[in-house]
Amino acid sequence: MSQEDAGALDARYKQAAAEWAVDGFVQPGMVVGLGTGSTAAFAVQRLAALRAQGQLLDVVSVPTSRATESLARSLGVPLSTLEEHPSLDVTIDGADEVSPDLSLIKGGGGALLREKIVAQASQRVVIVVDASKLSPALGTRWHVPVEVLPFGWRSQQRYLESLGARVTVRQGSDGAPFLTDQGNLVLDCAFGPIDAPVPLALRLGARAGLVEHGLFLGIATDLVVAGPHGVEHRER
Ligand SMILES: O=C(CO)[C@H](O)[C@H](O)COP(=O)(O)O
Repeated sequence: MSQEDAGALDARYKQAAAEWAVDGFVQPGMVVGLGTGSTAAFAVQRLAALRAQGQLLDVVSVPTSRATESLARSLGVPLSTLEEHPSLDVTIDGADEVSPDLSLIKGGGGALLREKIVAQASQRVVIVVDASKLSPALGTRWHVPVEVLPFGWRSQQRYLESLGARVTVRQGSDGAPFLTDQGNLVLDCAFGPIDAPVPLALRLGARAGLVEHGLFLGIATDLVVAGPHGVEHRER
């Protein structure tokens, strides 16, 4: 199969997972967190399509990034904020890597901070992925994105290297350093397979200047994964 065909197939699986999650988890009157990335975008499109059919008209959504906010707005999906709705019913978001216990690496789109804030405010966190995102151990197929303040970022790079990471400063499409919605840098940290994610997360969380990391442990409640064998739902 050509790379192009494989990409189109992955997109079909992403769409199937996202639509299954919206249909299965979003009920009238709910407040819904909208994730970031190409899979989460299919969920936003599904919400818009259901609205066009006169369904879920009283659902309001909280976006996890400016990109998702502008997509939702362009499709007429009503938006709100965490200030107005500090507790959400459900969030539907993608992930870069998912381990068997539903631990995640997120932040491929650089939205990890808002994604984690919105997820932690949600009663249910439904992760939608194509089957290529499944992995035996976090770090096997993806790096851990770490959002850092520009102030003193090189000392964060040293710190991350001292924890065993190969660190790359994320670049934007223009070749300049990528900046998050908060104006921070992202350091992509290749650790290789991570035997003990919890101690690593604690060390990352304890460091001043390190704003957030892409290890999402104990946060996902549900996984919807689509692949050649159809759509599967797992609960943690
Ligand atoms: O964490 C994310 C953005 O910060 C995304 O959910 C993750 O990168 C998956 O993206 P995609 O659905 O495009 O594969």
